[in-house]
Amino acid sequence: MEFNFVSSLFLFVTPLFLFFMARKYYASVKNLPPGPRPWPIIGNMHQMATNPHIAAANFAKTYGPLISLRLGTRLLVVASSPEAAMEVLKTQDRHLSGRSIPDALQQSFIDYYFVWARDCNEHWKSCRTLCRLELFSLKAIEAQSNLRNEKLAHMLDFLNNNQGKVMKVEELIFTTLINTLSNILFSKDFLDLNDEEAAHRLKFGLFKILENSVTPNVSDFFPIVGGLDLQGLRKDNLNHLDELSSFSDAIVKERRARITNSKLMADHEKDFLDRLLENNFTTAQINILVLELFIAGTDTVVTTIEWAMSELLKNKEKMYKVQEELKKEFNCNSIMKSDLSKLTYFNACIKETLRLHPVVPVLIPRRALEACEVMNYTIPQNSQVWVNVWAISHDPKVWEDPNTFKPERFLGSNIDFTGHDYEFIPFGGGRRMCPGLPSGVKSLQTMLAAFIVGYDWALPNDEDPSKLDMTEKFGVTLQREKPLELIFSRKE
Ligand code: HEM
Repeated sequence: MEFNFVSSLFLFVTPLFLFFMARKYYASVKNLPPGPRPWPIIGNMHQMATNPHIAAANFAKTYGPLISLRLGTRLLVVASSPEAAMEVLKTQDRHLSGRSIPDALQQSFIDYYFVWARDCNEHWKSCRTLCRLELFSLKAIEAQSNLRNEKLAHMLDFLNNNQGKVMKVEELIFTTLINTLSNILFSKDFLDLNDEEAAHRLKFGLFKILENSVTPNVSDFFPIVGGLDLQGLRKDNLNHLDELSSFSDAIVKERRARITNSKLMADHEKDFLDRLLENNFTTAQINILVLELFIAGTDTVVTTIEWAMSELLKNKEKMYKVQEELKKEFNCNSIMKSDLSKLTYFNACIKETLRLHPVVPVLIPRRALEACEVMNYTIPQNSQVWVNVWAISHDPKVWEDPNTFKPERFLGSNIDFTGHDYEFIPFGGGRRMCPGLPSGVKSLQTMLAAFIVGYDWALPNDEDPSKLDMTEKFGVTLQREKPLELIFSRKE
């Protein structure tokens, strides 16, 4: 009883003390970006609760394109215009290239190895270089094409055998992407389209790690109580990490033993795991990198395809146009062997989906490694920085009629998502830009084209597509609140 009283007092007094210390500190920093007045202790946390990307976009309307907010003792700076994004991602890229590792991921050595959660250290550099060469270069993507086609063909066979049934689109795509990736990495299928249970378990584990990492966490807002893990997020993540790592652990052990016992392999026989072992990656480093590629490379693509299909269902005339364009060029089999990047309307639909539903709505938060100036305001060291891609994409000053799905806006326009057009940055920009862009775009193109060319889609219970619920759910990725379910029937 006495302990409870003392600890409750401690938990109340400490944040209060830290809040006033932080307030004193930030008051001494001249020239912070403007923003709404923070409340004692919680700062602006209550105003950012469910949809922080929308809350921050609304504040930008009052305070301008660069705002500052207080989350407990932390300062959050949000850039919400193309100009502000350019200053963060280009002009101050070096100073603002750190990451704030969420408390839920801070466990012993594991946090050190996460690529997206770490500052640009030597391990980050070697991972990105190896991934670029072995996974995402033009040569690598070309070399993966047979494998991608094979996994896509499995998915289409599965669809053909399940015509008329209600299918969860996300599970179909997730299993196909995981198997594509697991074959590129390990030359092995991880999942079976017929085993929903296994897919569900893996997906749940991966998404739970992500979800725990972005759940508002007292330990992040008041790092001094971080060690207590009051919400149990760190512990929960450790359990998921252990379970998921055991998956690749066994494969890595087996491969090490095989390499020691057998003759040298030819270069073309090697997969990504062989390359990692050649580069002296430890088993722990491999487990984490694989996990990270699974997390980053599935959720983003699944979510974008779901949004693209939802928009095409809702917009019949756009669907008709894209079907006509694809029909002229391909049938279902030739899609796999074709260069889909020359299809202007189809690619405009993909771009428009990424604009209207930017899958990583505030990019992955950055951290100021040093104090610097953005738009003539001071960003203190260790501030967290968001680039609100969602706000830029929905700003009528930047995009005409921004809330409408209009692929036509990209026709005859040079605007692209390569990180140089700051009004359209769904893959981010600067040194932390998404390294998986070529692979992600390839998957988006092939899967979406196969669905469009091969099948008619209907909603369950004869639901009217024009009334499809398009509510978004905020997280690291901006998903559909209700997963898309469809009935596919093969086109004649
Ligand atoms: C539709 C597909 C995808 C989208 C829209 C997307 C978007 C993003 C965004 C916005 C970031 C943060 C960039 C920043 O902070 O400036 C990111 C980071 C990252 N993405 Fe992607 N991504 C996609 C697919 C992929 C794929 C297929 C992979 C790998 C298989 C991947 C791996 C990564 C990694 C490792 C990072 C962390 C980079 C770092 O922090 O240095 N992504 N992605």
